[in-house]
Amino acid sequence: RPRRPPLPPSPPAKPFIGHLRIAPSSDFETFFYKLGKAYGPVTHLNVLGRITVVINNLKAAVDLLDKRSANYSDRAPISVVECMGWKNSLGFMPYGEPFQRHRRMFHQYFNKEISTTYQPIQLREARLLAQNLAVDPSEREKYFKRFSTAIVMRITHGHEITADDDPFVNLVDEVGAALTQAGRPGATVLDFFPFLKYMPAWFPGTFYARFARENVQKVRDAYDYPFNQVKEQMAQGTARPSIVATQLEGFNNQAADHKVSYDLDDIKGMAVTCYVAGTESTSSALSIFLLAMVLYPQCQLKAQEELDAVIGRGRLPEFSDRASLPYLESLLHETLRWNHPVPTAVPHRVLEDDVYEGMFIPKGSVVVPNIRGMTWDEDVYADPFSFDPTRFSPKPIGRGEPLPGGTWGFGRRICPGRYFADASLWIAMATMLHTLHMSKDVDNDGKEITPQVTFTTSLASRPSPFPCRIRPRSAAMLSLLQQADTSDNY
Ligand code: HEM
Repeated sequence: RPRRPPLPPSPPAKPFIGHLRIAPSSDFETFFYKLGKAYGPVTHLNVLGRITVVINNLKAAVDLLDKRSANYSDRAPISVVECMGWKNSLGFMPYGEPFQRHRRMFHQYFNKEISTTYQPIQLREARLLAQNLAVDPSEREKYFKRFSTAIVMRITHGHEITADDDPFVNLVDEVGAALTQAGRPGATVLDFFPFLKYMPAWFPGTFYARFARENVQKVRDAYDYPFNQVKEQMAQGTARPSIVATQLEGFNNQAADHKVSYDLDDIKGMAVTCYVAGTESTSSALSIFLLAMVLYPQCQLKAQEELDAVIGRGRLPEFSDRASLPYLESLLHETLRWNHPVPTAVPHRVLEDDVYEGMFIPKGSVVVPNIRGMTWDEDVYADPFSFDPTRFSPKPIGRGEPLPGGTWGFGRRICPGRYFADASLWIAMATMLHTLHMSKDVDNDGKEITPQVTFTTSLASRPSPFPCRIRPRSAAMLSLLQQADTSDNY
């Protein structure tokens, strides 16, 4: 038999446990980034015989995950998530027919063209966000979350958030928090030793199984409660247009024709997936944007000068202004490059043995496209840790560096919400920049406090709490903002 090529490079491993001792429990993106620096753009880790391949440069990610997508689009099962009762959720689905069905459903509602029809909702919520930030900046994280959740809920269930203690928001928050604590895909003790699921709580190593059982009800509520509300509203004739309402109508028509291509669990699963995939990622990106604006006031000023020149100070930004604001466009790209909100993306899994540039990638390996490593690649980006939107401008104005690739993932798993998410980010950034001044806070002696660039990573990565000041750019801008039309005209 021909000799098998070697696995990709890796740090020294111990017998049997492999790299178990060096695998971190948090801040994976930095660990993976350093791994790439030390051992090359494609490396591997072996934990108890399970292989994880870590990719830190864009070329290798494109070669494997885009060009060989049919082989690299599986997902590793996450035992904790399954035990919690997650089902029919695209992000976790293995490659196969249900995956394709759900991709089609996402495409139907979030393709490039349809995504533009959601702009009235995004515009309205961006204005509400800026209004809230102008009045009560101390609650900014809450408002970022509310912005991203409100948009998704309006589209998926026709639900409008009007109060702070909205039951939908609380549900999403709770299941989101449970998911973030569920461990790495395919890498918790439960994935290695599935029998632990059946052991009593006192048995050593059963933490994840117990945790999963404790969250079953929350997950069930997140699937059922919003769905049942729409069903009831449809029966009463009060339902607003929404994805769930359209899907339910389609299902009822199909059932009448005996041609059912999706069922009620598919509808519920898709809606819940929109929340978990779309809210934390978007609000984290806005938090990262705020941190960049506080640390790089010259970039903020340049964007505001561009907005003033194109829009003037007599009105607020609209989507139709986008093509006329190239600096703002670069600023959005630079936000995703500087510190990506989903820095390790979602790991893929390889279906069949493969060989890449003389390295063997065994069937079943988990493949992590470490976006952090790609956007901080010093061979591509000079001074990658500093925030500089002009890096993408052609020379001699800028450095002529490429826009970051892979920020929405890869191949057949690429983020299906990318057009919609990009529009949410753009209108929120444009509105905040046009109406607000974001700056460093000062201490008791009047000295500016420079925030640290540190992150908390769960499913998404967001800046650790940092001090800053947010004020309206002027009294006139505040009144423009407060008089803005924020009626729900979707
Ligand atoms: C700033 C916001 C967002 C960012 C940065 C982002 C980024 C990503 C990334 C990197 C992936 C992994 C792709 C891969 O596996 O290669 C992903 C997957 C996914 N995203 Fe997004 N996303 C965002 C917002 C959204 C929104 C708003 C939605 C839905 C409305 C959404 C739905 C999904 C879904 C369903 C998946 C899983 C796809 C699959 O497994 O086939 N995302 N996203």
